[in-house]
Amino acid sequence: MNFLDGLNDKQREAVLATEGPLLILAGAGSGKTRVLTHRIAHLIKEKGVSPYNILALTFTNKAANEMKERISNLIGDGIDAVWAGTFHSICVRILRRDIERLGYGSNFVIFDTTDQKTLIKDCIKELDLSEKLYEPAAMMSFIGSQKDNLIQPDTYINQNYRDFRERQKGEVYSLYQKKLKQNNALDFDDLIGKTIELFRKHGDRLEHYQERFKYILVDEYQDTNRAQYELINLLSKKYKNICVVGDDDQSIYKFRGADIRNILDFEKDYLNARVIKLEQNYRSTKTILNAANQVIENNQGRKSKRLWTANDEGCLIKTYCAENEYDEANFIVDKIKEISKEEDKKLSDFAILYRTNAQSRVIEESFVKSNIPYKIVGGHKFYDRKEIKDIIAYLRLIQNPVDDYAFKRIVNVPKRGIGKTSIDRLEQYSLKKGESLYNAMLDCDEIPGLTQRAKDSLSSFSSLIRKFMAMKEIFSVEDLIENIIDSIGYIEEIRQEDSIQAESRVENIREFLSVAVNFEQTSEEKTLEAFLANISLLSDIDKTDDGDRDTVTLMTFHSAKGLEFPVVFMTGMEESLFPTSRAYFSEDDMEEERRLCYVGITRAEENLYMTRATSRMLYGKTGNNSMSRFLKEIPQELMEDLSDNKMKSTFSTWSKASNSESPKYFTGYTVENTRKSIGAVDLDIHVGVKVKHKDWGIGTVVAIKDDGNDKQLSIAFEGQGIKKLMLSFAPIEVIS
Ligand SMILES: Nc1ncnc2c1ncn2[C@@H]1O[C@H](COP(=O)(O)OP(=O)(O)OP(=O)(O)O)[C@@H](O)[C@H]1O
Ligand SMILES: [Mg+2]
Repeated sequence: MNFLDGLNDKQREAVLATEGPLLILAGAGSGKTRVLTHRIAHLIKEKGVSPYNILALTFTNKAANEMKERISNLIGDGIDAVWAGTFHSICVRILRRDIERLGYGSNFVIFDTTDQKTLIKDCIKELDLSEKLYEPAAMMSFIGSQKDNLIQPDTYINQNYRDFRERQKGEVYSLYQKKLKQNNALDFDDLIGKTIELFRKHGDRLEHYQERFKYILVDEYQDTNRAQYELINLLSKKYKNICVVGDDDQSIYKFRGADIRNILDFEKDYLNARVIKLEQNYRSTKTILNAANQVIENNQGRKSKRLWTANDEGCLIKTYCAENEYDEANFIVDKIKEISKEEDKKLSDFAILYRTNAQSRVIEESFVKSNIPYKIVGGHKFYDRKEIKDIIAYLRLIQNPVDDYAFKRIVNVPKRGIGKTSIDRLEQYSLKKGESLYNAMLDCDEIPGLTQRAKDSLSSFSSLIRKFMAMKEIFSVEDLIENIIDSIGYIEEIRQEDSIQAESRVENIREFLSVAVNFEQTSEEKTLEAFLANISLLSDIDKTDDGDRDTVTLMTFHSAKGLEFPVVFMTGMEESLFPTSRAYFSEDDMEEERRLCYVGITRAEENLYMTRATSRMLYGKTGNNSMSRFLKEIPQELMEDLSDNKMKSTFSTWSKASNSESPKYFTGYTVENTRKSIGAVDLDIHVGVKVKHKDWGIGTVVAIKDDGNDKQLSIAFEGQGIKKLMLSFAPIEVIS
């Protein structure tokens, strides 16, 4: 097989330019990743390079595996010796062999963010500083960004000697590093930093790897930070056979230290570097590509390039303005059903993208209700998230104190000094007495072997739970949850853990409050029991293992980098959501949002949908956002607004239905026994039937869609517009 087949002239040139530094700077979908894989195949098969001499750096482990798979498809076996992986995974491999040179044991552990936080707190305490002034989360990101830029503690202290506060921050950093070493531990950023240190201090190790990695390839180069840049620079210094591919328009990790200069300055850093631009896009239709080009042109300070494609014009980009987030989710589900039926598409052909993780919850709910399997890339399913499970465990224990599983999950969450030994003793006692853990806790004074401290902690935990039990009787579910979160200090605990993930975890908790608010609004029975039943229904179905099943993919715009799908839904296209309001104060941040939007648009091959909602509840609050500026940057003639069409077509069905069935407009009625059943499939529903909904009042069924399992009703409520409800969930009564 010839590895130059299936490549255009420019791509071929890039594959053949194996010696010397090479930058492939090209827009989305132009075959950068494809060039990398063909290049590796060409090196091995045509140039006789040993796989052992090749290093391929990618952005995620998944991308690395995919790359290996693609090369295997090209050349068969024998690529196992190629080192392909993320910067972090490659550095771990190097350090396991040689870190002893830096005074660490080769069995070093990698500290996660929780461990890091504990360590930082210790340092702050030891230095007699206040956690209020030197907030642990802030200290953690401070240390992280020093490491991204390869600034050592001593250097930082010396540079800031006159500034008391900055000097103290430097001292925390310095002590933190000492303590890590005492624990034979590295944090994530150290993996790269220590590898560089090893190479700088021990020339022979550097030479060894320079000699080994004669050919280095880096994908998604635009998102490397200074430390990663330095590492590549060191390794490639001898042979200079370095090929980096990237797109400055897709740099989206500035908030993690990615430095776009690395790509813009490549030609300065590597003299005689060849630059190849790929300009043909193979992924998307003309319409989609045109939209992407138009959006990104609003950014200043980019290397100007314009992608073209020989692909078809394709269909227009569809926009849909939903009434709220549920309507948005239903629209997506409807479209997926419709398209997969009509166009013979697999579920894996669809991707749904959103700006923040919390947006996935409502969409997940719609998928669960419609029985459409889905998977979430780079995140947990909403109800599988630790913080959500914790709060649910509280609710379960309050509802049902004999739930030992829930008890064990939260007895020490947030940490309240009830250690494993105490829990073991409690458990032994409860077994002996044949009681639940909760009941055993109530007479903890009797339990042998418990320290006074443990007893105190247990009894304050039990009064906390008793307080919640009392609240349950008078509070709404929403208020109860809010109270629990406040009383246990859960959000503060999370905030102290780390900076990047903490915010999204807090957002998830707020989003869980939205679940409760929605429950209050839509459910007949408003008890905690009903609430728990409701969510266990959702989370149970959630748990089924996806395996290799054909599923729709849900993910954030960030996680979608490098991927492609025939049909893409970009959701939440609203001001303050996308672009996020956090970007309003800085032109740079706004440009990064725009690049993220460009990444989103260019994931789509054939069909692109952009949805938004006029009213959206997120984090427990309802807001009305206007249309995202990015939508306005796309020329009108490339788009088709389905919200209008939908209203038009539904209204025409409605008037037809009104004529043929001549439903009488409602003037007055008695409620008695009119409610035949809630959410029952035996409800006698047909177009024209009048129904009553407790919040929306009287409405007429104007359309029914049957998907085999359930029926989706479109109901026109007087003064409320048309709402879509699933028959099995709709809290409605038939009144005519
Ligand atoms: N010469 C070609 N002939 C046919 N298909 C091609 C060619 N080059 C690339 N493709 C296809 O186009 C799509 C995009 O390629 P690839 O993923 O390599 O682009 P990319 O530049 O890495 O995109 P991104 O910037 O999104 O990472 C892939 O499906 C790839 O197989
Ligand atoms: Mg790529």
